[in-house]
Amino acid sequence: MDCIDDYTHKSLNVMYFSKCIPTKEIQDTIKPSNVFCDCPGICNKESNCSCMRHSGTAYQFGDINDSETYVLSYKNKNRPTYECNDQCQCKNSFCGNKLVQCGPRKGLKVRVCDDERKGEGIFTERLINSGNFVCEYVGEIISEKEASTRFKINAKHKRMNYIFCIDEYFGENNIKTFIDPTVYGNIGRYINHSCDPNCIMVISRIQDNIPVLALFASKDIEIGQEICYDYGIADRSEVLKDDDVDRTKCLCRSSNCRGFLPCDTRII
Ligand SMILES: C[S@@+](CC[C@H](N)C(=O)[O-])C[C@H]1O[C@@H](n2cnc3c(N)ncnc32)[C@H](O)[C@@H]1O
Repeated sequence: MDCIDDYTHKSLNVMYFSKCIPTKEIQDTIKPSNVFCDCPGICNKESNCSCMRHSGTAYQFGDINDSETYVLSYKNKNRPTYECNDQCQCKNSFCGNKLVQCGPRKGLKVRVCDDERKGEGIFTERLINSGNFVCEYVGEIISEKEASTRFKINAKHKRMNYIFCIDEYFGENNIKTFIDPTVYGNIGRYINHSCDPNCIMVISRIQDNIPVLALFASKDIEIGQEICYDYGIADRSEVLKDDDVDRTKCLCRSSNCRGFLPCDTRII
């Protein structure tokens, strides 16, 4: 299934990639997904689609061929989303269980925020309904050591941080995946933080064992509004004291603003 993504970055220092690129040390850990289906056509309960059975979510849609009509619904919040992939019988068609792999939503615009100290952000030119897919968070997949090094260099030079840590538990095993779109990334790298967000990040698995980070609207988003999610996890975000000089002042302007950007202690 082709991903349709025709955005380009304005900055010549950033290269557009529509899918994550693992660095060399990560490449050896990639295994093709062991979840795939043999549904003859549309994947649903009747076809007993094994991808859908594994998935913690399901997509509801108005038109199966129009990814913009898809809406996410949860079956089990503790499980990732498993989309049908290239190993499935349905690989070349819209089957009702492919969305994140189809590329970002249309009508997303990157521009400098009203408060220029925030830098650029993503704004929507079309109404987005709660549950609609917005875009993937694409970047380099790097090791924990590399993430920590890059994070410290960014902090030292007071540069913006783009590194995102996905923290997953498989029984006793804790696996962390680090995505860095600083230099190689898609439109997702421009999404700012808000303490009163309109989107959430959902972990999705598609072609292999590397998690894909997908942004979905958690409420209806009106034309002209900024797309944002909460960079923190509530119980981790207040780890550092408010008067810590190294923390970035939050400019989200929401009534419940916590004052500072959440500090991801999993990267430090
Ligand atoms: C992933 S980048 C977001 C895109 C960035 N604004 C740009 O111009 O490329 C994250 C950085 O944006 C800035 N940022 C994001 N949300 C912010 C907020 N609510 N208040 C202040 N700065 C914010 C911070 O500098 C943060 O390190």
